Amino acid sequence: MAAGAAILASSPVVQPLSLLDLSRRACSAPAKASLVGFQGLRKENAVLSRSCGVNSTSSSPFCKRHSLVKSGKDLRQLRVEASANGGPQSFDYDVIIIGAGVGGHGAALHAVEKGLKTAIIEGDIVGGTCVNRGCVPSKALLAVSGRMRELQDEHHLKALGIQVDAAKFDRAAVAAHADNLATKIRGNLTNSMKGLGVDILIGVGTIMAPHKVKYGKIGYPDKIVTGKNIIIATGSVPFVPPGIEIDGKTVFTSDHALKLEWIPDWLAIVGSGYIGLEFSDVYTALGSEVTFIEALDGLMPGFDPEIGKLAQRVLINPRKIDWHTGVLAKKITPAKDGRPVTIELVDTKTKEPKEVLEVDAALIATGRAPFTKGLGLENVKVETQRGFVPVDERMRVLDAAGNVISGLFCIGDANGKMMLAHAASAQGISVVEQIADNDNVLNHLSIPAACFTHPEISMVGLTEPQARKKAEDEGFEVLIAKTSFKANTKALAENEGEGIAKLIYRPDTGEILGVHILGLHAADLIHEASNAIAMGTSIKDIKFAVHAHPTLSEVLDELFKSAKVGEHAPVPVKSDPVPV
Ligand SMILES: Cc1cc2nc3c(=O)[nH]c(=O)nc-3n(C[C@H](O)[C@H](O)[C@H](O)COP(=O)(O)OP(=O)(O)OC[C@H]3O[C@@H](n4cnc5c(N)ncnc54)[C@H](O)[C@@H]3O)c2cc1C
Ligand SMILES: NC(=O)c1ccc[n+]([C@@H]2O[C@H](COP(=O)([O-])OP(=O)(O)OC[C@H]3O[C@@H](n4cnc5c(N)ncnc54)[C@H](O)[C@@H]3O)[C@@H](O)[C@H]2O)c1
Repeated sequence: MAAGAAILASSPVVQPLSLLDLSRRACSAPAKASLVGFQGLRKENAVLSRSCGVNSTSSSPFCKRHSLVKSGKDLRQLRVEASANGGPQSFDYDVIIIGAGVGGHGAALHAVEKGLKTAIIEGDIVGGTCVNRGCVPSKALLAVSGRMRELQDEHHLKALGIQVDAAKFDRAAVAAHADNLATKIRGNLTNSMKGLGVDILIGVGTIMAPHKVKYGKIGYPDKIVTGKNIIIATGSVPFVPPGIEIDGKTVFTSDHALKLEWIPDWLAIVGSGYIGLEFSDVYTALGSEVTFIEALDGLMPGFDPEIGKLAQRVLINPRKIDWHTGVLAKKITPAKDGRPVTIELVDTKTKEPKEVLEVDAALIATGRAPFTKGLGLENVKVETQRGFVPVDERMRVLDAAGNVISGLFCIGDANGKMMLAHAASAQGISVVEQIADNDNVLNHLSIPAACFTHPEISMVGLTEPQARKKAEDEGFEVLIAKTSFKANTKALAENEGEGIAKLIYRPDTGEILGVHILGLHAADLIHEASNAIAMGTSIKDIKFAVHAHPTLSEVLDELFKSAKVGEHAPVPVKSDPVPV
């Protein structure tokens, strides 16, 4: 993520168009114009339809005029008196959330739990990126790729004594599995909010003034609602570097790839971050050959370098994958009239032309751009930073002068702190705690991340270079402990002994600085470490926790037990240089 952000920083960011503008364009002249919908926006961001398009499977509220707002409800009845010391002002809601993605959903549920009158405004479909175009459908595809991979691995099956005929798959049925799962989870999210009494207001939200939001559906007059607190949770869209032309068929983003409309023989994946890596797992399991194009000097630059190297050995080298690193995809032209997709590569540092690749398709996985335009931030004097909403450590929005704007928060991808679904939700919960008068600062170093390849990669806290830098700056010692899946009974029983767990820690205090895992079910295993960091548990204590045998969790048990805490002479704390 950090690496992607660095590239983003140096690239002229293609800003998303206003959602509002597009929704207007989309549905004001129904049928045909509705095809434009989010597509207009996506074109600007090189993304195709997610709401009203021909290929869309969604029932876009923009186009169907289908509202979840409780009809006829008089907002005046909902007015919320300001808190005792809040003066005479009254508001329709305690909390208005703009954007019903995972972040908005997490905030809404917690707000209701805290007894706050809550509304959520959604301009497209409930669930946002994660549910409709991200975590959920991608994990459905990865579930298939995992099984295909296993069933195609004769050597692995033979070791277990299993014989199967050649595994086959039905592309359309795989795609339907992903789509059905998204629909189901979207329904769950919607029902959970409705069931708890969150008002779901359909339309694009624009902040008009402090505490005041306009939202509207095409063809209906705009409505105004007021909130004592407003939480921006408008998420992100795929970032497509300039020079790359998206046609949605041969040059596409994750939004299209998830639909699995075809399986190219040769797929170039631009960017070897989370999206690139997960889709390489999917497409190679389904028969594609993949070429990675990565701007930085090595593949998977966002990971701990040692884990990145192992990932290359396990997830890249044995598969039909090759790569070009240190190069930028400067220009990509979709396939047309029998010509293949062409990709012009230049050296990242010198910008000298390198070579031209011809492939069947290209997946652009070069990061995500915040979705904040058209939100009316200028009405509250907020200046975005490359589109991201500036916030402090409590997710309070800062104005152009760097001052906190009272009652305005931003969570999730739109603030760019950590572009993960559970981070968005955790930030939402943290904000609601503050609204409920419980000060809360979320420790982002305790938030785990996982890449759902086969095997999985997971991590929490600092990478080794980050930890060593911090140690040097602050004057403490860092040690590394490692355990292997090869010594774990459960992993060996599964014939899945490939993998390691790595602990980065302070021997003087037993503080866990980072944990990185590559191996079977790494995404589930990481939580023992992330919870320990969140709770401030020292290795001194966690090493006595008991783990069931035989389980994969013993990989972490051994990891903590192998740490050498308190066995080293304390390192003197670096003092500030003494002025001469
Ligand atoms: C392919 C892919 C796979 C991913 N896999 C994972 C994963 O496995 N695990 C993980 O943690 N993360 C994953 N992510 C990242 C994750 O999807 C995002 O971090 C997460 O969705 C961010 O949540 P959010 O609530 O901030 O924004 P979003 O989910 O983007 O939701 C924002 C919502 O706001 C709405 N909106 C925007 N503007 C307005 C407006 N003005 N008015 C009203 N509504 C508006 C949008 O329509 C949208 O519904 C993945 C992402 C992708 C693309
Ligand atoms: N399992 C998960 O949690 C998961 C899965 C998918 C996505 N996500 C989230 O979605 C976000 C976006 O994922 P992503 O993989 O697109 O971004 P990323 O930031 O993880 O990786 C982008 C990669 O593209 C490279 N890059 C950027 N511009 C380039 C160019 N012009 N040419 C070649 N390479 C270029 C970067 O160096 C980087 O390695 C991430 O922040 C991630 O947190 C999470």
